[in-house]
Amino acid sequence: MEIEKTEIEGCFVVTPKVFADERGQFFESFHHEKFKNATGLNVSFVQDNISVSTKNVIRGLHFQKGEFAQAKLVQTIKGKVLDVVVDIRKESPTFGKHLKFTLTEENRKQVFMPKGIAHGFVVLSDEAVFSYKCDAYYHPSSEAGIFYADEQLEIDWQIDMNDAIVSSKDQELPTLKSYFDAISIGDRG
Ligand SMILES: Cc1cn([C@H]2C[C@H](O)[C@@H](COP(=O)(O)OP(=O)(O)O[C@H]3O[C@H](C)C(=O)[C@H](O)[C@H]3O)O2)c(=O)[nH]c1=O
Repeated sequence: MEIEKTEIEGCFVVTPKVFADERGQFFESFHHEKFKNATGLNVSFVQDNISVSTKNVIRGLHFQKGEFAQAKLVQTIKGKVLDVVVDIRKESPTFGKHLKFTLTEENRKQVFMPKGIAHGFVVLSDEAVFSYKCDAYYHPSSEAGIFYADEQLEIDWQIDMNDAIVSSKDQELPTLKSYFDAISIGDRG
């Protein structure tokens, strides 16, 4: 397993060792002790998710708020996706910064993101099976998100945006600025 730090604190690129032979491949998709030794993080995943999407689907940018915030380890089981993480931790020196990673069934690369990251991806292959481990349970009332086409984030999704397939829920998400403006108004009561 190779683990690389990224420009966003707490985000890592994980590359499992793939054992290929005449039958195909084997790789450890997660190993608690190796991950802890490489990152110093004692993660405890409680939920695995899988989504299946067709080409040009954009899912995100999602996160869960408060005590149900989720750290995630994401990977592409089949196909090719462009994975996007956005740092939404107000106190972070990289607040508002995004990183993009091409995750494919060929490179087997994974991304670990800590709590406080908005996550999304776009499918670049005809179909993608996407899997991720979460360290907190799905909690619908804690769900939140940022608009994928937020002009201030300047995310290049690497597709013709006229072809993007996005849920109505995601199309109505606030921009990063609107999201935090609403919070500060709420804080003033
Ligand atoms: C996330 C989730 C959803 N659901 C149900 C709720 C909906 O009826 C249905 C589809 O949910 P949603 O449209 O939110 O699925 P995605 O758009 O793929 O959401 C995910 O996409 C981005 C990329 C993420 O990183 C998040 O983990 C996750 O929000 O599955 C569940 O039952 N459990 C869950 O953990």
